[in-house]
Amino acid sequence: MKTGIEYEDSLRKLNLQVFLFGKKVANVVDDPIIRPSMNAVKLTYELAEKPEYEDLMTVSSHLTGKKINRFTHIHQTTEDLVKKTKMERLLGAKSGCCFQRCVGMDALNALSITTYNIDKKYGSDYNRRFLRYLEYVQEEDLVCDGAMTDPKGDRSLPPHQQADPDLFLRVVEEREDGMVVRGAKAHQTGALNSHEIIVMPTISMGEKDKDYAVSFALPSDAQGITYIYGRQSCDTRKLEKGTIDRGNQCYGGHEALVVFDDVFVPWDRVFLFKEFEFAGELVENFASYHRQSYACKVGVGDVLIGASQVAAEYNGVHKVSHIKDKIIEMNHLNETLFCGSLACACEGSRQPSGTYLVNTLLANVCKQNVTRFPYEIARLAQDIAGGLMVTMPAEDDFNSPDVGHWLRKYYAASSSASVENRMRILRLIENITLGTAAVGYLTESMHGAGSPQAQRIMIARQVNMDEKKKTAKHLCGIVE
Ligand SMILES: Cc1cc2nc3c(=O)[nH]c(=O)nc-3n(C[C@H](O)[C@H](O)[C@H](O)COP(=O)(O)OP(=O)(O)OC[C@H]3O[C@@H](n4cnc5c(N)ncnc54)[C@H](O)[C@@H]3O)c2cc1C
Repeated sequence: MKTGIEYEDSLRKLNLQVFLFGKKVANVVDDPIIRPSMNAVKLTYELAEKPEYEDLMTVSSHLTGKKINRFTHIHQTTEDLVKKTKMERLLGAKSGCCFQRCVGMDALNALSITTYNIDKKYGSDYNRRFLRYLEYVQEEDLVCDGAMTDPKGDRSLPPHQQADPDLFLRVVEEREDGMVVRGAKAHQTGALNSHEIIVMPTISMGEKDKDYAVSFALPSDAQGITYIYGRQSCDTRKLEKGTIDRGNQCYGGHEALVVFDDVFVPWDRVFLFKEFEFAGELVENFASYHRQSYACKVGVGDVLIGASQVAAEYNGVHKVSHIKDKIIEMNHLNETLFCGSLACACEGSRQPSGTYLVNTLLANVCKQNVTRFPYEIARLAQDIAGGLMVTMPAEDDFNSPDVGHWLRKYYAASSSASVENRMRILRLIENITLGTAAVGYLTESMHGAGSPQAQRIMIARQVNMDEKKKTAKHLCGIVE
């Protein structure tokens, strides 16, 4: 296993082609806009080094028996799935943002199931290839980007009918030693902090789309891959001299558009090649694991609830009944999210490959709640915080010899709090509900792992409606 420092050093050896604000980034690891997101991924290594988190953060590999980071593990029991949920909450709470490493873990687990199932049907070699790749990921303790979402163009059209055929990533050339792919993957979480990029199709596909039914893994700095960094609200505060206005001192998340400009993939890294009927299975299994992974938002919710309580105390309103009730409601919503992630883990089941998959109905219910509850928790946090959270002057004004004394005079609240601490806690609430971390806490809750409608379709498909009707008819004496 790598230490946090070794992880950081390993990123320095990558030769990533990254663009930010229209310019190529020379030093990705130390760029002040990008750096906080690296710090958050680094936490997944640092916590694994600590004895108190060993049980959650590490596990024995089912391939080699060696101790590995849980983010590279294939779940062997429902207990593994439960520990995954708890690990994600822990990391959400420690970072207060998206720590980016779950998406690769979810891709690895989904591929462990689907490669096995394809081989069963076709007698192919995908699962052996995949397990060899997995062993490499575990041995080197790598971060993988799970790249599913294509740009998708006109959403009403399947891949092969798009005006530009590259709007879904596809195979453009087949060679003896491998294939060449072209296209892009959008919104890629943690892409610049990843050693590997694991590509999967984004939707179920028919025969006419078989050139798009492809899954593979590449080193993140493979020839022909370009990253274009996604902006976040308030991101340039990270370039400012002070640290208070950032809200979160150390951590953040990031997404990027990843362009594949005729990139070569050797066959031993290809895990799905035109078996279009397995695209849907891979998407659904990945999505289910990833919908469980939104336990991370419970951890960020813990931070936001804590911050709201502190803000209430600083304002002197923490004993007021409606504030106490709002804090209870925030906790109720947050723990309900935790229940959903735990429930789909506890109800997981063994797949033919031996991998444990979450209960997919409950994983979809979990994620559907995630598309709503963080917004309500954020609304209540803003209610409790008061308007100062969005009208507060800059840190430089508080330090100004001309006006700083006015701000310290007029922004004083309860005697238990200094004005500076009041600023800090309000900036943290701003960061999570409106600033850089709101990307992860709110919009990612909405669209990450699929927009709300995607879960509703899965819920409708998976509930046993016949059984429900039968039960109702039986109770009221309907005999047909
Ligand atoms: C912060 C963040 C992080 C992310 N991280 C990753 C990642 O690491 N890896 C990854 O692969 N993806 C990632 N995603 C992508 C995520 O899975 C997609 O955002 C999601 O699947 C929705 O796709 P879209 O953004 O293209 O939305 P759109 O497809 O533009 O959807 C917008 C709306 O249109 C509706 N809609 C779209 N198509 C149809 C249709 N055919 N019929 C009916 N309604 C439709 C949707 O339901 C939604 O309401 C991330 C997204 C975000 C916001």
